[in-house]
Amino acid sequence: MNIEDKLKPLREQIDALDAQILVLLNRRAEVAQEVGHVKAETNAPVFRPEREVQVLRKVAENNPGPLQAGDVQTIFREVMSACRALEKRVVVAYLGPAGTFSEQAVYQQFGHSVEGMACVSIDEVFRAAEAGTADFGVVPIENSSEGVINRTLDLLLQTTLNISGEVSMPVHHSLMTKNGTMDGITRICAHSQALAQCNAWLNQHFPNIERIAVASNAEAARMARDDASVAAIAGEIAAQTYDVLIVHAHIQDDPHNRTRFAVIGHLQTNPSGKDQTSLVLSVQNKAGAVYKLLSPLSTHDVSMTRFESRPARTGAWEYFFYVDVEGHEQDENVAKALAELKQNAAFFKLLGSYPFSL
Ligand SMILES: O=C(O)C(=O)C[C@]1(C(=O)O)C=C[C@@H](O)C=C1
Repeated sequence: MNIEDKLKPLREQIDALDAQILVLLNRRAEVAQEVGHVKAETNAPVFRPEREVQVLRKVAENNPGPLQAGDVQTIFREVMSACRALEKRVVVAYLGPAGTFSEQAVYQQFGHSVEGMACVSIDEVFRAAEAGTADFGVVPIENSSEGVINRTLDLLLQTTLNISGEVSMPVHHSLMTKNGTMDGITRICAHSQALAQCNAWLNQHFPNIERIAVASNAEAARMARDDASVAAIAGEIAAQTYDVLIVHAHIQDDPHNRTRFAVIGHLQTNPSGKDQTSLVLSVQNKAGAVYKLLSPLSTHDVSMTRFESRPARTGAWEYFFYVDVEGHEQDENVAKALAELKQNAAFFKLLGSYPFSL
């Protein structure tokens, strides 16, 4: 038997299964449309991050294989995204231009059936979500190699928005050029953070090529497309968006480099069963004050997962503390701890409770 004869019956099986999957997908979509009608009656929110994360956790748990759990989640994320778009196409603002890791984070959270709105700055993302031009915003909050994104932390302090979700994403940088080689390259362009994250690799491989910091990695990829003497450092999505070729993939010094993004919006996310809560606090500048301030967490058995301080810029050595704790503000122990924290603190702002990133 030749190969085509062997493949034929197997492909017929795949065709029959695809036909069944198609019917089931559309049945699911019809139910989602009904959900949409129910929600429309009371103007209830269409995007429900806690429900989506529960669906994704369940498919990973129930997955019999041989498909990988992560791949099954990717497929179901897109299925939910398409179903959600039948209810309403959600608009999400992000730090542009197209091709940045922020855009990738939007798709990781919302799937591809979403309308991305590229903004010129983090401030603009907050404004779009506050004004309702976008339903949500996605902003970088922290990078595992470079630390926190100060502008995001400052804006979280002032905004009326909540953190409705988070996305934690591996950040892999690639070196890319117009024709896929380093011949004739005189400049390597990237955002300053990307240059910093690839510093040792660049020193080893291209110590003599000038490095230039530009507004974003996507901007660098666009420059590489238009100028054969420029190489860019950016993510793979930028290479696709700007039609340039990858010369070296995964050149970041830390192979575990990750960025955490916050999903900001007017939505207060319900408990999903595995959540965290973010808040900002400050205390009077006195010995032992921070220790005392945080004591309600241990009293009520609430684990702190993150503690970050930022100068309050009053000139008096005062600080804002950005604290993440495990649990949802509606959980009894978390609610009690938060109430006591609020009493002790000179400043207290709840940023939101939301599911841990998958
Ligand atoms: O369960 C809902 O509330 C739905 O709208 C359905 C659905 C889904 O496709 O499963 C779609 C959008 C929501 O964000 C959550 C889930």
